[in-house]
Amino acid sequence: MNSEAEVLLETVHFAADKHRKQRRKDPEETPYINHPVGVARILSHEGGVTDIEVLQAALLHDTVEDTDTTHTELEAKFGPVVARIVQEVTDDKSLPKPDRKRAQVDHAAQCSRQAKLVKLADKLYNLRDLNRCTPVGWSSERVHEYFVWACEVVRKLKGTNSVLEEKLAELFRQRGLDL
Ligand SMILES: Nc1nc2c(ncn2[C@@H]2O[C@H](COP(=O)(O)OP(=O)(O)O)[C@@H](OP(=O)(O)OP(=O)(O)O)[C@H]2O)c(=O)[nH]1
Ligand SMILES: [Mn+2]
Repeated sequence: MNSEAEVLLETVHFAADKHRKQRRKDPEETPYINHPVGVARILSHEGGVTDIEVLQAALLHDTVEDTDTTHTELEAKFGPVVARIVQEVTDDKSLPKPDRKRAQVDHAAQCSRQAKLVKLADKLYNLRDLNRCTPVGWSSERVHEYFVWACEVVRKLKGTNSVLEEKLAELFRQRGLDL
């Protein structure tokens, strides 16, 4: 029997290894792993989420989209539930970007509650990150468009976690957007 601490540490270790060569788009080139760790932390510390499979999926949520990790690999190592949540939040990178962004809006409402939690925390982290600093090469219009698009996605996730939704609503309000 593995303790929850062992499970979470194995998961964060796996994610850190998979993302080891990646950096965020901020001018300081923050290690990418700060993002999935921060998303999991938002869920536990702010959202009150204790479901370990949701916290694991948060740590792993960008591994299939952005690294060589496969669904089968996650299933074998972390089980079918964690692998399924990650799959639900994984964009199809073969689609042209506008289609990929539209697909998130179109599919958000059909996600499981567990996947919706990860999506809420992912957006909350990324919007806070945009308020902290502008990614290299992004104009203020592009930043605003990300807020507009994220608001459309989060509208489809409403009724999942009131604390996270209220924090998101406040960030949108500051940009003149209504959730
Ligand atoms: N705000 C911010 N985002 C950064 C930074 N570095 C990397 N990102 C990532 O960039 C993605 C948003 O940028 P976009 O241009 O809209 O999307 P793209 O990378 O998929 O083309 C997010 O992906 P994601 O987590 O998969 O979420 P999603 O936006 O696709 O839902 C976010 O995690 C950074 O410094 N600041
Ligand atoms: Mn993410």
